[in-house]
Amino acid sequence: MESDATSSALANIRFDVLQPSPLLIVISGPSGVGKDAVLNEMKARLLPFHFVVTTTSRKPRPGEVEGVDYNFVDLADFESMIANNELIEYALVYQDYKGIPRNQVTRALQSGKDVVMRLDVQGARKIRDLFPEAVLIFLVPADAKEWYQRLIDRKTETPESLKIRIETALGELNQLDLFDYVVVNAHNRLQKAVDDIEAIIKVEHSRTKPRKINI
Ligand SMILES: Nc1ncnc2c1ncn2[C@@H]1O[C@H](COP(=O)(O)OP(=O)(O)OP(=O)(O)O)[C@@H](O)[C@H]1O
Ligand SMILES: Nc1nc2c(ncn2[C@@H]2O[C@H](COP(=O)(O)O)[C@@H](O)[C@H]2O)c(=O)[nH]1
Repeated sequence: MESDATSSALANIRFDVLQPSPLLIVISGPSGVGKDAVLNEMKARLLPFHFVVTTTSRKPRPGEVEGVDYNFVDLADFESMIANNELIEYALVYQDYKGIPRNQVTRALQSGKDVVMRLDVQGARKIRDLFPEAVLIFLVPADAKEWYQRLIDRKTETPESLKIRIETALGELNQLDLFDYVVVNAHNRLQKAVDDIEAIIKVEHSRTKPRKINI
């Protein structure tokens, strides 16, 4: 039987510290490392996140689906989104514009959902500047040859665009310090990479000092 003092103490204990704050999670890494493959697997696992659909001025590749892979718009529409401050971050990536729609991120965070976005390294840096509390994850291949082969096998690049992506990757790999975590996406070990990302997110939700995103 509880005493009055115990009941009143119990009534005053607040466990709402366990209410998680939604996270802003960036998956970045060199072109071809597997960011989209990782995201697709996270979606297939029905993880309860909001996966940002980036807006781009790039033309769809065969098989890419509007509203799933990207929101495809023409250059004039993209420029008007920039002018109207509708994008949290945007950049010219391999000669096409890509950007993160502000309203998507705001709505998802307000509803309490973690937000996951994939960005190149310049985009990850911008997000770090804007939201120091974002969780930045850098995806790397297990070795360089395997990564190069993935880009070739994907058959999306011309020799010129392949060269640009490789040169860009060399610069990106020097910026590891920007990131909170590194995850290896080894050949045919996609599940392991996604397990690691899930584990990171779980740990982030167990912080005694939760990251708070002010948007
Ligand atoms: N762990 C893995 N094992 C084998 N193949 C993989 C693995 N991860 C990704 N791939 C394949 O490698 C290719 C590149 O992956 P993906 O398109 O996801 O890279 P990305 O980082 O999103 O590239 P980009 O930045 O150019 O959009 C794809 O054909 C994908 O299916
Ligand atoms: N800075 C940003 N980079 C983005 C964004 N959305 C995607 N990306 C990155 O672009 C490259 C190329 O993508 P591809 O589909 O044309 O191969 C890749 O590294 C993406 O991560 C964004 O909104 N901002």
